[in-house]
Amino acid sequence: MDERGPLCVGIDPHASLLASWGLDDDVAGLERFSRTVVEALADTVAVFKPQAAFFERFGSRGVAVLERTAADARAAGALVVMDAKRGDIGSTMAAYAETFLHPDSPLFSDALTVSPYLGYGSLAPAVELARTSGAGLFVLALTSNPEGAEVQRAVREDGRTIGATMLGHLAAENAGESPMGSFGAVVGATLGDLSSFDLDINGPLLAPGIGAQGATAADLPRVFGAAVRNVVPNVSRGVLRHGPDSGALRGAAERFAEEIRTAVSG
Ligand SMILES: O=c1ccn([C@@H]2O[C@H](COP(=O)(O)O)[C@@H](O)[C@H]2O)c(=O)[nH]1
Repeated sequence: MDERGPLCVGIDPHASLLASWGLDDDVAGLERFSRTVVEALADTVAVFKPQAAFFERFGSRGVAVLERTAADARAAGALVVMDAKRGDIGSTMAAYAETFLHPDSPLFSDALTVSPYLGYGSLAPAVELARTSGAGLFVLALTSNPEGAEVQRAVREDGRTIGATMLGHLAAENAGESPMGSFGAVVGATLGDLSSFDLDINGPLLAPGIGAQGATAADLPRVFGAAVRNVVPNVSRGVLRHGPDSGALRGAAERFAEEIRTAVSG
């Protein structure tokens, strides 16, 4: 992030994007789409976030494309956050962790998105393996969609919201780490003023919602306050809609990166 800026470009091969790129909605189209994004941007953006759902819908051959996409992006020097949003009881969570966080796995990624809504403690196997592998997690804390509030803003008996509780768990995981720990939170850029939450978790804040969901880079300081320095803003469709031309993809990513730089430094 220091070298390249914090922009995270999502690799979300929606059927509608494949169509607008002139590609078929099949495995060959998926492969061409993903390869084009990685080749166009892997030397400039800090982070890619492949959305596993769009690969899994093609079955095992789609997952094979996902493996190659993650490996190619990492080989080109970018970080990969696998957006698979896994979460289950601890014993099953251990298998998900092996899949995405074990360095020998074909789907190894620098970080994985996980859902804590079976209880934060159920994520323990993933926390443990991430620590061993030098990888990270992004835990869904305050998601960008309006429906998320029903769960994440629910208030516990002790008066804390569920979202704030998750942020508290992450701050504890990252305590004492410098420059920051590897246990991040997903916090939507769409959420407006979040000053009632303590976002100072000493870890990265993955912020989806810029572009297609209506948030802008200029919103970041208002949403995140002083924690804006740890934000990894994600843009997926806002960049991808400019393809398939590589120059246009690069131009779109550069514009978002510049807007983010201006917003964060201003
Ligand atoms: O709270 C969340 C968590 C994850 N996402 C994911 O991020 C991208 C956003 O795509 P855009 O095209 O930029 O809207 C997508 O993969 C979501 O599944 C999120 O939007 N909000």
